[in-house]
Amino acid sequence: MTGLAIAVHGLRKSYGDKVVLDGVDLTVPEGTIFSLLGPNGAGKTTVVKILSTLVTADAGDLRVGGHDLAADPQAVRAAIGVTGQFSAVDGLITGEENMLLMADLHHLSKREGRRVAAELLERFDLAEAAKRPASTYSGGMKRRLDIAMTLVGEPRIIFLDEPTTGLDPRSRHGMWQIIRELVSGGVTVFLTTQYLEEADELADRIAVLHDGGIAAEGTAEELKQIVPGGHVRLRFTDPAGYRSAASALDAASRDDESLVLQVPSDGSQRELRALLDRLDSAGVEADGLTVHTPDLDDVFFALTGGAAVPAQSKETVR
Ligand SMILES: Nc1ncnc2c1ncn2[C@@H]1O[C@H](COP(=O)(O)OP(=O)(O)OP(=O)(O)O)[C@@H](O)[C@H]1O
Repeated sequence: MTGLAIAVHGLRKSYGDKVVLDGVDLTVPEGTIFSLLGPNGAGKTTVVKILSTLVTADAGDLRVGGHDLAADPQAVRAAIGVTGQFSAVDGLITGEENMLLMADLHHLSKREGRRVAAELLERFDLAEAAKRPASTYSGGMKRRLDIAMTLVGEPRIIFLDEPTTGLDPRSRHGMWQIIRELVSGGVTVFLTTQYLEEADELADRIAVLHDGGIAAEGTAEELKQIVPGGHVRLRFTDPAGYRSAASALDAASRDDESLVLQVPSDGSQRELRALLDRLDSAGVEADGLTVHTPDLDDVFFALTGGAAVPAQSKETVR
């Protein structure tokens, strides 16, 4: 391998007249979590389907697990696992039977299959429910079973297409924990998600897919720096101190009633120090200081022109 689990260059895909992917480039280093974000219909699932060999690309130099996708799809298939919107779980049979079926598909011996199934069911907290039909499982349990089934084949790269959509917050956090554990074991995770918070929480790098291409790519922190809107809020209780600070910080927007000043800032140590130095020179001390940085929602809206995105709105306060 090259150190890159996934390398995509010039990926194109159209359905009829509709161009979905118009020259997508992305690389994912081994052992990292990469998250692909985009508004509904941007083509995230199409990227996952192409990279997992379910759909063929129209063009592009695509390598997954070091294998050329066009020349050796079999080798790609052997290196990857896919879970998500198209779950492999069969509701009519038990969790354990689903696991054993997977072990059969991977040509494990009966004994080895039982061992691996028991181990994974235990690891994903499904041992107690193992003898029950999967149709009786909660949404979170089904997702866990789905991932456990994927792991039977010991994939080095896992595609998770919206793994937590529809899960309650507790199950979502449980899934995040599972994803982190996978990566600490050396697996590479390619994640699509509708939840910007999820990408922020998990991903080493994030790419925003828009209008057929990657509109921006970077760490969550890097992406947040592309959009304006970061500021420092200073709260005062003493009106005289408030007025001195307001005149010392000329760029501040002011709320004279609640004695709050707002100063544009990227939240960096350098800018904060400069701000505090100016307050010191003016001989005033704020009673409260909070740094507000743009969150991924702001980034998303800025990059995709306000396209509809079902993200939770949340203010990042440090
Ligand atoms: N088999 C197909 N035939 C025709 N059009 C398709 C097909 N599959 C996807 N599309 C279209 O391609 C576009 C991208 O779809 P895709 O499912 O990849 O988007 P997505 O970003 O995953 O969206 P979502 O967040 O809603 O799941 C959509 O406009 C969709 O209608």
